[in-house]
Amino acid sequence: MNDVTLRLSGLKKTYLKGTPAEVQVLRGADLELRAGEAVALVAPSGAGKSTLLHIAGLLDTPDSGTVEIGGQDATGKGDRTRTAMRRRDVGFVYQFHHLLPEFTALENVVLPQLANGVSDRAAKARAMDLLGRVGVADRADHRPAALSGGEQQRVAFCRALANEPRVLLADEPTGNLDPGTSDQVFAALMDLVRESGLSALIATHNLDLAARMDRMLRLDGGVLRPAE
Ligand SMILES: Nc1ncnc2c1ncn2[C@@H]1O[C@H](COP(=O)(O)OP(=O)(O)OP(=O)(O)O)[C@@H](O)[C@H]1O
Repeated sequence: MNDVTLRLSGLKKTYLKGTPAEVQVLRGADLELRAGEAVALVAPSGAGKSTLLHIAGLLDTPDSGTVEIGGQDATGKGDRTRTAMRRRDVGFVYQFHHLLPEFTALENVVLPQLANGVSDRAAKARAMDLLGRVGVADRADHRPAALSGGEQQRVAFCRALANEPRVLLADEPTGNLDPGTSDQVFAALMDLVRESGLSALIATHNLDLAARMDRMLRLDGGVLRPAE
């Protein structure tokens, strides 16, 4: 169906580790994300959620199975095509912000747009709009080191959404924040997701946050199942 933004089918991934010889992290993981939905990904530590997110975001390849984004199958595509798909369609947020330290908050949100061919003027306007929506417009000219942890993550969300991706993938996006800040920053992220109409797959250990999403999936034993 057209409104499936991300489809993962039968993903398998084994790492060769030396001794013991190998670890089978994904054993046939399936997922369909629809436009506009926010899905929580919960998993015990080491279950493979980072592996799943990296494969879904075309940063890594599965041993078998397929990844489709916006109806386009990435299987067997070369690096150039995968990079183009990722730049156009995927936004990433990590536990740590990964903002470029020598650039301001505004520049961090502008740069990915310039890389995608957006004009400087349009990129700045979109960046200021995004920063305003998460309440950090007044920090636009500060470098990351001058921002609080919560502000850094808000800027990281704006950067991830700068190119209007179809899919947002987040790996413990509030895992590095104290509980009060985590709650506020998560609310800002959910507002952005709702306003943008994109789909989001958000890994979290926090079951209260997970319960605020549309549904919850558990990664355990290498497959995805609905979680209560
Ligand atoms: N490049 C690699 N080479 C070998 N083993 C790896 C590699 N990457 C991950 N693993 C192993 O695969 C398993 C899953 O790792 P992954 O990072 O995906 O888990 P995770 O669910 O994100 O864990 P956490 O919640 O602790 O971050 C772990 O046993 C890990 O040690």
